[in-house]
Amino acid sequence: MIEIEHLSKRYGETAVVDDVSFTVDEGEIAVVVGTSGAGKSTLLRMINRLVVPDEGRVLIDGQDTATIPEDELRHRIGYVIQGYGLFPHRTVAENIATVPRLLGWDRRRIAARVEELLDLFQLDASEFARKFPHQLSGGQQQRVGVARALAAKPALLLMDEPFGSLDPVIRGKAQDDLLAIQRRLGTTIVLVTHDMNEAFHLGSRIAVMDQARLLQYATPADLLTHPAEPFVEQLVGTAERPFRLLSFVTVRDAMEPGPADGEPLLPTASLREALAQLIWRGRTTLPVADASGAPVGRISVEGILAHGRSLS
Ligand SMILES: Nc1ncnc2c1ncn2[C@@H]1O[C@H](COP(=O)(O)OP(=O)(O)OP(=O)(O)O)[C@@H](O)[C@H]1O
Repeated sequence: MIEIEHLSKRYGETAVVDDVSFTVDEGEIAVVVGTSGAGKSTLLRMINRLVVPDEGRVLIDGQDTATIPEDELRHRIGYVIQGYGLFPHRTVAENIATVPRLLGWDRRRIAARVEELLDLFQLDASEFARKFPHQLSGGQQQRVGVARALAAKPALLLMDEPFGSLDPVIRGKAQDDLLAIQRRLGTTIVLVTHDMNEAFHLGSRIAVMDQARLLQYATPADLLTHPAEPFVEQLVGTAERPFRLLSFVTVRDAMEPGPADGEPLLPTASLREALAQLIWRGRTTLPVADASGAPVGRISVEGILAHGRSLS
């Protein structure tokens, strides 16, 4: 668990981070969003003490980071930045091995870990291990950057705009891959982005910052239904709000009894997905069937609209 307590940082007269507190539970992804200059990166860098806070403290599993030696802190906290910061003159394998080497792992253990990570990130070791960063695509470099940060199994992974330089299609794929890997490894992540879609896609909780202050820290659904301030509401995006809300509700919650024609949907599909299918197939109802194909009811445009009204 990561506890951020009353963190503040000033540069001259300006408060860049002003009394920010929040907690990230083990295995959660906390996403920090906000406008440019809000203090997001500074907040992130105070977590691993690349920036030393003026006030406040950060606890990792109950231990104050100020009491942890700097090199140990670097091993316990992975850090990924936009542009990935790969060492250009080192191979992919050497890049990934950076922290395990510093920790003095033996060769065999390092080689096994590098191979395991390349496999996890779907990079064929025989093809990629010996390549240099400039021989990789942006998406591949991004994966190597994350693999390197995860090499020594850190308790926490900090990510600052990790997908910032990827084009939208690759970006979506990279986000899905990160989610899959995070679920598998159970890594706790704090990720900074200015992209609200990314925040809603990845965040178990979202921290909204503006002008050095934390305005709200809440689950995506809570942020949509109970924005604490007009700024949060604006940032969440009034136009997209209904669709985002629908993506948090499953078909099971808005199903009705009875049959319908067509290709069935799963009860676990989101209402957003169901609405898209209904529109795409030009139908007002579609059947719902469980994973074995047994019919369990139907979903209708009317039903989704009624459910949408009850949410807003
Ligand atoms: N070392 C520094 N010295 C002086 N001012 C700084 C320093 N680092 C950051 N700042 C200022 O602090 C403010 C917050 O910067 P920060 O990078 O944390 O914001 P951000 O929310 O991450 O912005 P962006 O999304 O544009 O990266 C900015 O106004 C920036 O100019």
